[in-house]
Amino acid sequence: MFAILKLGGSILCDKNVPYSINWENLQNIGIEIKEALEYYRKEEINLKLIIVHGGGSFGHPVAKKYLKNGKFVDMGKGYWEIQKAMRKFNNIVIDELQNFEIPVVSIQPSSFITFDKDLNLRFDTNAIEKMLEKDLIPVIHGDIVIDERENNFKIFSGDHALPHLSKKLNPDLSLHASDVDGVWDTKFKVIEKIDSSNINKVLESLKPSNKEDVTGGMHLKVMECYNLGVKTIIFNGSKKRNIYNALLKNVKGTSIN
Ligand SMILES: Nc1ncnc2c1ncn2[C@@H]1O[C@H](COP(=O)(O)OP(=O)(O)OP(=O)(O)O)[C@@H](O)[C@H]1O
Ligand SMILES: C=C(C)CCOP(=O)(O)O
Repeated sequence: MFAILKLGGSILCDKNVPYSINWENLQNIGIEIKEALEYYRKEEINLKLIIVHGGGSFGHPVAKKYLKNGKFVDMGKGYWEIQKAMRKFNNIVIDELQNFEIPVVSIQPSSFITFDKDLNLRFDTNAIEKMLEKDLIPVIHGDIVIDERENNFKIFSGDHALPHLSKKLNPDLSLHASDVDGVWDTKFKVIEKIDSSNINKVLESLKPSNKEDVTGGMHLKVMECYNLGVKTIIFNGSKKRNIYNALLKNVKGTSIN
């Protein structure tokens, strides 16, 4: 069994309170990932897992400081400041999951991932694939990266990472844990399935995140997965047992594709 699980920043933090951590959620996520690993071990099924997390209350406020009219400025200082914020956040997530004896290791995008001149990702996944072979659990996070167009920089979102890795590595499960039960329609009813038959209608309901957010909120999440043709489930990761149930292919939310 191979799963890629994004932990949205909105369940790990209060995105409106800089550098805040939602410790109750993070600890519960550790408990439930550990339980899922145990379940598969008892079933003699090897669960390979990649974890993605967003910028939460660390990356977004710092990135916002260096964004002027949609362009990054003063990046001689800003690149490191954003890296530093995300390293701090990633260290907290990794250390907490390690406390549950989950073999998580860190992947820092700002040191090797770029967007090329056509805004396609240059993202070598060899090291990640070799970590999976050694039963390690890579944890990759949203980060600042080089945009190869003229003097540019760009946020590499967890909402880029999840669909890109899913497209390339073809997991059994591509899961997005956010702080809502799924993607709402214009009447705030959860849409069960998003595909070519309803994507234009769905677009009407994709509003910006209601929290501090410099990437694309729900719009980026949905459209990256939809455009790459990646089958993903968006579910509420702040509801107890949902992380465990999702890893056992048993969670309700919005299916894309
Ligand atoms: N149609 C929609 N359905 C559901 N949520 C929506 C919709 N439109 C906007 N939202 C907002 O998007 C938010 C989830 O996006 P957000 O980017 O904040 O989550 P996240 O993935 O946890 O964060 P991050 O991207 O930092 O990891 C919801 O809390 C909600 O406020
Ligand atoms: C803001 C930064 C540095 C990362 C954003 O990642 P996301 O929260 O997954 O969109």
